Amino acid sequence: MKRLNSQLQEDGAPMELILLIRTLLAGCKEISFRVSQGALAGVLGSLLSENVQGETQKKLDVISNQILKDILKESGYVKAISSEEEDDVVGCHPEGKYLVSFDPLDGSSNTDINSLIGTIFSITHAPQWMEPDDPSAFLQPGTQIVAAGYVLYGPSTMLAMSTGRGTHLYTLDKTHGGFLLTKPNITVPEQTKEFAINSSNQRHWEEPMQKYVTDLLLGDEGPRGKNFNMRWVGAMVGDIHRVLSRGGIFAYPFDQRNPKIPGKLRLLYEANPMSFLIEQAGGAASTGDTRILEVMPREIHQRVPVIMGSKEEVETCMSYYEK
Ligand SMILES: O=P(O)(O)OC[C@H]1O[C@](O)(COP(=O)(O)O)[C@@H](O)[C@@H]1O
Ligand SMILES: [Mg+2]
Ligand SMILES: [Mg+2]
Repeated sequence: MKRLNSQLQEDGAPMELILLIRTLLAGCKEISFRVSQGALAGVLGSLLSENVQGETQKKLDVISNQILKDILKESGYVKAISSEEEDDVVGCHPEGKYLVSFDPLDGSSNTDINSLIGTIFSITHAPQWMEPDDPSAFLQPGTQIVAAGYVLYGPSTMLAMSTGRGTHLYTLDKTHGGFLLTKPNITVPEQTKEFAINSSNQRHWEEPMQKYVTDLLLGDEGPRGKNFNMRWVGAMVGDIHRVLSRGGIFAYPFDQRNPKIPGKLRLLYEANPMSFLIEQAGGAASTGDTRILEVMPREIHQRVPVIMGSKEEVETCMSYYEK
């Protein structure tokens, strides 16, 4: 089976980017081990602290964040980091060529129930002009991403990654420690019968989303003329892995509870990297009124509504917004 390195070289990734990705994945392998130790290592449960998002931090959120920060800082490839768990940008190496944004542990509410969690990351070029701790350098649209992916800490530890030449799935060979290519050039089926949304928020959605989901639930007795299935993992990384693997539509839409926070998911750490992977696999990713990868970030912790997955199903969902 092909090793990660050779696929990255085949896809034309420059050597320094390959070395950065290998460094980042070494951090993810350490996270995978800590996660698998669970209660044995006393890493479960919450801390008293809150992150900049106003969310109570899990011990594993902070541990994962520290592992990635340390390994990337000392690599020399990274000029600065932005993290879901860091209030501000973390300056690294003044000569670093890349910026890395990450959600160190996605699916935090799953950590204490031994359910799917993962790490999501995206990499862009570091502008020459930037000072290492200058947040404005991160305010680039997702179209500027040079590499993005996630590591899913599940029954097997899997990596989904793209450097702009298709989305490939790799499986961690825990006997030798390498990520081996197990599904090259994955494609998201254009149609689907499966949707993922947290329906408990239904009363807070905008009317087009309420109508779209109502019609999904009506199945073959309604205007869609076919039955649908529903899944909700509680971790974006798990839901998107399913969508990449067999199709589907995933949505965390605009929520009227707090118009200042247009959605729960973060543009830099979740929406952009996942949109990059989905689009590279032939899917679509929208905020409900614009392509996610074209959103110009205003600040590093910006949140956006997210609707992504099977191209035709996303288009059908968008058609409800145009009515
Ligand atoms: O608990 P809810 O409201 O269903 O939200 C689940 C969503 O929240 C998240 O867990 C947010 O990510 P974090 O766990 O990294 O904060 C997503 O992974 C997931 O899709
Ligand atoms: Mg997350
Ligand atoms: Mg997180």
